[in-house]
Amino acid sequence: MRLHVADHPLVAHKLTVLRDKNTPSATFRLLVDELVTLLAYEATRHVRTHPHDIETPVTATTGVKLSEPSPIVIPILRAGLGMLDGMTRLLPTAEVGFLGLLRDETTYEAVTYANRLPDDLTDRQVFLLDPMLATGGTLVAAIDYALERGARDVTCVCLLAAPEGLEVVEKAVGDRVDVQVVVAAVDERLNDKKYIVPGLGDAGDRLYGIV
Ligand SMILES: O=P(O)(O)OC[C@H]1O[C@H](OP(=O)(O)OP(=O)(O)O)[C@H](O)[C@@H]1O
Ligand SMILES: O=c1cc[nH]c(=O)[nH]1
Ligand SMILES: [Mg+2]
Repeated sequence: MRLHVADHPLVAHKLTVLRDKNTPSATFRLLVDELVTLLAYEATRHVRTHPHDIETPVTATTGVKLSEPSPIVIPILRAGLGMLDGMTRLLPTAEVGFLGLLRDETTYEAVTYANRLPDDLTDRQVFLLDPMLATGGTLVAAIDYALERGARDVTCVCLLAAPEGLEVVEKAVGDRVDVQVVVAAVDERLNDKKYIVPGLGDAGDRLYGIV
């Protein structure tokens, strides 16, 4: 597993407003969208392209185009949905798959309630979106869905990660494949309820309200 932590004053500033418990949902949604755009720049550094000939008003030249098969972006519902628009804005040719995973708050195991992924992800570059990487159980389950469909190039885009969760993902993935994790920050630890500290609380609730 390769870890990339965004190191940028704009990311740090937006993250601070996001963490603030007094930030309302509307602002929270806007900030998540903006942060994803900044993280997507790093996360897509290795997106596949091929040479493409064009003519400028001045001369013929060769640029690049995003390659086929197109990348697939997979938000992990609910909270990952808040990251989808920001990601597809930068990756306009991407297709979108959906995974609904809910962390059981007594066992901390991820429970799948929705799966709308293609059966075959061979040769596809996969981008998993979830703002919170806490125990890592949810992300490992999502990575497994991608790997069992043949994906070998998986990038996870998260806002906050706990060191404990990163270790779990690292152990689960091992040397099996090239998994990259791009995060805005690695926080201190998990608390006794397995929430990220200092964190930002429950990302899904802050985006969409308590259900
Ligand atoms: O690393 P883990 O310990 O597995 O926890 C992280 C998961 O918990 C949150 O989702 P939640 O289960 O609250 O669902 P929601 O997005 O619908 O709120 C978060 O968005 C991750 O998916
Ligand atoms: O801190 C946490 C941990 C799990 N899920 C969240 O939304 N936040
Ligand atoms: Mg939640």
